[in-house]
Formats: sequence, structure tokens, C-alpha cells
Amino acid sequence: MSVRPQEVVQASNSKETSPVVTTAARKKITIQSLRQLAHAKTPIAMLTAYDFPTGRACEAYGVDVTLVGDSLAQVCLGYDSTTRLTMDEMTHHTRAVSRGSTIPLLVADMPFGSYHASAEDAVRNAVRLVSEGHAEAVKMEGGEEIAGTVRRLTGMGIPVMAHVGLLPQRHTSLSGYKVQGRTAASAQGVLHSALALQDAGAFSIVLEAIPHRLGTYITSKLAIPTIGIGAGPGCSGQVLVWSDVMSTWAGHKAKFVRRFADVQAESERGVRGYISAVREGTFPDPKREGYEMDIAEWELLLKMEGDEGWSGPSAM
Ligand SMILES: Nc1nc(=O)c2c([nH]1)NC[C@@H]1CN(c3ccc(C(=O)N[C@@H](CCC(=O)O)C(=O)O)cc3)CN21
Ligand SMILES: CC(C)C(=O)C(=O)O
Repeated sequence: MSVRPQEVVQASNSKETSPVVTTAARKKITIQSLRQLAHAKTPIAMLTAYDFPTGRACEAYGVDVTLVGDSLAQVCLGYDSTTRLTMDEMTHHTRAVSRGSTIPLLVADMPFGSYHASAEDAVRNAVRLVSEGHAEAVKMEGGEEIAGTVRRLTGMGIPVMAHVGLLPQRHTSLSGYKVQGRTAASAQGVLHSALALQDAGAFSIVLEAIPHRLGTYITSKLAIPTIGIGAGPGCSGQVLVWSDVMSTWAGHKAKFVRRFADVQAESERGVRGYISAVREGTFPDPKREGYEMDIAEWELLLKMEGDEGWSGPSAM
């Protein structure tokens, strides 16, 4: 049925020295190989996934980093904000993605509220995403105020991807989803946050919705890879939400979104085609989509039921 992860790993067991990822031969993506990609100026491709098939697709088609983003709340679970997402939901979906994922680095978002109340809370919840969810790293939104938490988690061996710029979990206090770093003072704030988070041990950092010049500038000032979403081509890599890439998200389209496929149109074609065939009686076709029964057994059944000569419902 499906390609087993083991077979993919064996196929990639070549002696290549370059960490460059191809579909033919791929090695496990690690924090070290991401750093090598960034230093070689080979852009890193990160994409979100929310369940087993999307995790499998990221793996099979060559994504470097698979993110179980808390956009899960909106694009999969139908909540109006990422702040509704619970640890139970994030853990459940991360575990599903992990079943289809071995090669990409698997990162899970820390849900809103799961890392703010105390360092103990952050540790417990991050550990849960790793041990129960099978995530390899966690992502957290915030600046200097979460540096202590980042230090605590990295210190105990849980890799942290930081996230600065537009912080969707704070859309209420920020009065909406707004581009950040447009003034010199705001840009300096984003840069200093990024530096503080790198200093606290973050292995990579998402830059969301900031001017592209600032994305390039921050990337040049950091030793760790930057992953941009609406932060320009000068970042070490890019990330987008699966449902935006596939055109399956019917809600708001941010300026940074590019739709690379129209899965929505294909879904409509499939659903409408199925309904029409059912209503027209052309599905199922008993020859192609049905099962046969030995005629002697059939005659015997009719005899057992005292229904010899039965020739279908119209004869009743
Ligand atoms: N489908 C989807 N894609 C995402 O990228 C995404 C989610 N959902 N949900 C969680 C967060 C929310 N995100 C968002 C949401 C809206 C904007 C947005 O509308 N930005 C304005 C900026 C306007 C301005 O300040 O000038 C835009 O028009 O791009 C950006 C990021 C990113 N994340
Ligand atoms: C858009 C990415 C960076 C994210 O945080 C999410 O998917 O929630």
C-alpha cells in the first residue's frame, strides 16, 4: 500500500557528503544539516502538516522541516483563532504526522498558554510533545520575555525553534495580524529579540511578516538559520501553511501566500462527480466495483427462502 519509512531511509543510504536534499537520495534532516544548508545558501523548505497523509506527503516529496503548526486550529479544526488550540489536540495531531515522517525534522508548535504560566509548565508541555507526540523540536512565539524558557528547554535537550515578528497567538493584544518591524524602532526590536533567542539556544528562528530588507538583515546577523513567512527571499528558508499552498483554505489569504496547487478544485470535482454518479445510478458498476456469487449458491438461497424464480425487486 504505502512506502514504508524504512525503505525510504535505505534508498538514501549513499555516501554523499553534501547535505543537499534530492528526491533520489535523502538523509535524515538534523539541526546540523539545516545549519549546513544555511551556510551553503541552499534554501530550506519548511511546510506545515496536520495528519498522517500530509506528513507522509512532506516526507515523500522532499520537505526539509515539517511543522505541525498551531494554524492546525484554524485550517483543520475550524476554530477562529490559534489561541483555542489545546495541548491534547496538538499532541494528537503531532503524533499522527510523526507516523508518516522520518526524514524531515519534525517540529511542533507549543499551543497558546502552554509555555507562559511557569517554566515547569513549559517543560512539562514540551516534554509531552516530544515523548507522546514524537516531535523532535518545539516552536514558540515571543521575544526576550521567553528567552529564559528557551534556555531551560534547550538546556535539557529539547531543541527550540523561535518565532518573532508577527505573532498570531497575540493577535488580540496586537489589534490584528499586522506586519511588524516597519519603523526603525520596531525593526530594532525584532532584531534584538532574534539575537536574544539565538543567545538563549534556539536552533532556528521563524521571521513572520516583516519587511524583506529586515529579513535579509536579521539573517545576516544570526548564525542560526532563519525561516521566513512573509520575510523575503533573504532568509535561510521559507515556510507556508499546507492549506495555503494547496488552495484548500477558504479563509483570509495573507499577502505572503502563494498558491502552488488547486486541490480545492480537485476536491470539488471529486465530490460533485461522486454525488452525480450515485444519483444517476452509474455508481457502482456491479461488473467493475461489485462481487460475484456462485450461481448454484444463489439458486440454493432462493430455494431455501422458497423464492425460486425470483427475478428482482420489480417482480415483487
Ligand atoms: N491559512 C493560514 N495561513 C497562515 O499563514 C496562518 C494561519 N492560517 N493561521 C495562523 C497564522 C495567522 N497568520 C496570519 C494571518 C493573517 C495575516 C495577514 O492578514 N497579514 C496582512 C498584513 C497586513 C499589514 O499589516 O499590512 C496581509 O495582508 O498580509 C498574516 C498572518 C499566519 N498563520
Ligand atoms: C505559519 C507557521 C509559521 C505557523 O506558525 C503555523 O503554521 O501555525
